[in-house]
Amino acid sequence: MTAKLVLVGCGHMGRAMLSGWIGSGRIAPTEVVVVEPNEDLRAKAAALGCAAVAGTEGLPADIFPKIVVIAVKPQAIRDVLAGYARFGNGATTFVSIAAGTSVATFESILGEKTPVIRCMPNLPAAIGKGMMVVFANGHVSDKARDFVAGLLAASGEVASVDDERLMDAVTAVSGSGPGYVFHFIEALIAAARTAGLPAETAARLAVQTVYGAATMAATSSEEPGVLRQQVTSHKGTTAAGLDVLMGDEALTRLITETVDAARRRSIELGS
Ligand SMILES: NC(=O)C1=CN([C@@H]2O[C@H](COP(=O)(O)OP(=O)(O)OC[C@H]3O[C@@H](n4cnc5c(N)ncnc54)[C@H](O)[C@@H]3O)[C@@H](O)[C@H]2O)C=CC1
Ligand SMILES: O=C(O)[C@@H]1CCC=N1
Repeated sequence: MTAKLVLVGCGHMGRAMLSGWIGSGRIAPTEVVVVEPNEDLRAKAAALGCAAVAGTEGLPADIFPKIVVIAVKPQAIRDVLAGYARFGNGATTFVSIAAGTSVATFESILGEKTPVIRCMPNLPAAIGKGMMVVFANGHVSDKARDFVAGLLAASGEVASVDDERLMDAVTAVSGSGPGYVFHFIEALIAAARTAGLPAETAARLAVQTVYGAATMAATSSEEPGVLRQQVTSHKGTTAAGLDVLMGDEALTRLITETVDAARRRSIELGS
């Protein structure tokens, strides 16, 4: 069977990436088989034009995929992987987006010569604005690495690390990061409401402000600290607000604790 790619798990992140790959034309839907036990999610994969099956028993007996993408929860990985051991130690490259789960875990279940790429994406991949960070073991061929990098580029920016241990920090910063930013938006909306703005206006102002500031930080040649200073008039309103946020490094300390808690959880999930 000619399927190039098997996607195992078509939940939030799996689907976000799949729609980018197909939308960009980097892979044809007919080259993808999705394995997903949830019927509604299988229907969404089918709507993208992909074959969708409920479990490994639904895969064609003669399938020999180039890539198997594992997009299930880390807690399920060990059980799920066993079903794909027949593709291990060979020409199939496994790509895992699971938090914490090490390359060694994949090698121990699939065979120590299995090509494995760990990738930490983030949810904005759904709109082509993701941040994907990869780490590959020594069995991944240049051809497979290039193919996967091309696919990932459809979902946003791609970076790599040479030291697998850094994947826990990556997970805590860019993997979980959209969650922190969404919460910041929630907090700004709540504060806007407290300050008297109607709900719709509060949401509009908060979202557009974060969008505009993030876009400016991404496109400007100035550091974020310089941009912050450009907003801050001497003895003005921003200075009064930042006195609260930056006093005693309040936000920096909170974010450092936040990232550290997420990094430690990533390590726990991998053990
Ligand atoms: N949600 C996010 O923002 C990010 C998630 N990740 C990683 O992506 C992975 C998936 O996370 P989400 O998409 O958020 O979870 P999710 O729960 O939305 O998706 C997981 C999917 O796996 C399916 N599944 C369960 N058992 C299966 C099996 N035996 N075979 C095939 N599919 C099976 C579930 O039905 C579900 O649809 C996790 O390992 C997570 O660490 C990584 C970066 C960001
Ligand atoms: O919360 C999680 O564990 C996953 C990994 C990074 C984002 N979501």
